[in-house]
Amino acid sequence: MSEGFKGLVVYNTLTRRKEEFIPLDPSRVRMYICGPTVYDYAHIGNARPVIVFDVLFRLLRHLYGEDHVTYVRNITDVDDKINARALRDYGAEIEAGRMTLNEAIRAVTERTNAQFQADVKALGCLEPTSQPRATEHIPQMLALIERLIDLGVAYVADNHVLFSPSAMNARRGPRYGALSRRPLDEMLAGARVDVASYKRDELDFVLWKPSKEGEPGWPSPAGIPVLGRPGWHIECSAMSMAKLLEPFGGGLRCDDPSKNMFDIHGGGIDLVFPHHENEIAQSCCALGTDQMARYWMHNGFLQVEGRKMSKSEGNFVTIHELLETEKFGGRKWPGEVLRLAMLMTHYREPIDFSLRRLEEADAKLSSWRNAIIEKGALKEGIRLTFGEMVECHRQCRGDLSSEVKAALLDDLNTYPAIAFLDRKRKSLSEEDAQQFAFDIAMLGIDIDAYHAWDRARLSSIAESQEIETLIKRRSTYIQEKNWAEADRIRDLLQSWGIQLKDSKDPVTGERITTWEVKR
Ligand SMILES: Nc1ncnc2c1ncn2[C@@H]1O[C@H](COP(=O)(O)OP(=O)(O)OP(=O)(O)O)[C@@H](O)[C@H]1O
Ligand SMILES: [Zn+2]
Repeated sequence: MSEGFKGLVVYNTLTRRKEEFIPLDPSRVRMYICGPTVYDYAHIGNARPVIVFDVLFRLLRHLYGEDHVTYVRNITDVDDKINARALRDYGAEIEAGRMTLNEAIRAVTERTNAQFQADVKALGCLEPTSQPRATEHIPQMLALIERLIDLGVAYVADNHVLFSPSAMNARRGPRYGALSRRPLDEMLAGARVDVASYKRDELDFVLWKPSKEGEPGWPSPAGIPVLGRPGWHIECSAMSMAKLLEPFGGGLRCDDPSKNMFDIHGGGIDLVFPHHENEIAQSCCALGTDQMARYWMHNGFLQVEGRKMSKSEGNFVTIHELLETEKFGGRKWPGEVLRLAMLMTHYREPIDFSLRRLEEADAKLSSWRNAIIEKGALKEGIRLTFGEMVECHRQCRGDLSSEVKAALLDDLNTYPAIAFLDRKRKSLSEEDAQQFAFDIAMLGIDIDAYHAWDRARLSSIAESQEIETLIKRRSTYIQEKNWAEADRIRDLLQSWGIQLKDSKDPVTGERITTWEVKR
């Protein structure tokens, strides 16, 4: 057995198989996840990869040690969508000469990034080891582009630099299309959307393009006489190189190609083609490797009524709206509930995002919290908080329970881990409580935070309409003889400490439901 193998098995999109995870260097496990393009609020679909790979980050830190895992998630802060947003939001200021376009772009990216960081923190995500920005890695992009031109796999046309997949395939080494395994005609159909006259071949993609007057621009490579800016794909090749290949090849040192790759590269399944395919093409050619990363992991879509949640479909709800407004389901949702709702399905499966799912997650968390409050561990007669229990277990060098560990090691199979925790809480004892807390913490769920949120909510809920709305929904279910749903709402309210009492109106014989706060 290899020194680095800790029992973790992951599904690799590259091979379409589950494989043992063996890091190239067990003292430095390296993971790169494509991060957000910061021009607008992130929606809850965008949160899925952030949460999924945060669980993986936590698990890797547990297996290899906190200081031995490097997790890079980039911030794309050069993009046409950002420019368009800056013009939309600050057009008047720019027109009046009070702001330059570049200042407006900076304002959009700063504001959006700050919101994104706050959102994902509320969802319980740890900060990655590093969050490089595209605008701070232009020299690395230029170095990669120059090298690709020298190698003959990229060319200059009409002040653009384009990468040529067919030139790549004419060389020895990896072939274009190996990750997505798409037939050529399908790739062409995708590429045809933006066929430009300067392309030699329809599949060629942009590495660098000229900037218009006033747009952000940097001195171009290959003697192109105008300012320009990078294409999206080259940004990730440059940032992963800068952050993960040091000290071997951060400066494009190709003397030992086997060192110019890293362990895990991930993102949503929609990134496989063209984004990840193009990243591989650029990085492998420039660095002289067969692989850019050993394991490619992709999460499935979060969907609404069978369709991918996306900005272009207009079927999205933002993380911010879920946390801070009553837009979805007439109430606010704590980050812990959103997170658990996401992890109740295996990361590669699609999720249908629904009110029902959030309520189910809320009821689960509430029952775990109640078990911890009632049966939690004691120290000198005083109940420990959730955080204290997790810390005690950690300090005693406690591991995960064998059930949760086995589930997570099997390609991050969170669903059976959650089912196990559900069974466990029913018979929780004081002795098990620290283990139980530690297992929950590995999913990135903070029961103390959830509890504080829930207490605050309970004190305001008594004045709100929400309970009445739920009681009305329950009455409708009772009329429809949908007992399962009616009971679910009763149990949900009970989990909040609200007791329902049914009686009959003595005159009309109609059912009357009243409620009181028990906890
Ligand atoms: N509905 C979804 N379910 C799961 N992951 C998603 C979903 N939508 C986007 N992602 C992922 O979120 C990350 C950020 O994606 P990206 O920056 O392309 O979002 P976007 O283009 O703003 O979103 P949209 O698809 O709504 O236009 C990527 O890893 C992408 O795969
Ligand atoms: Zn990327």
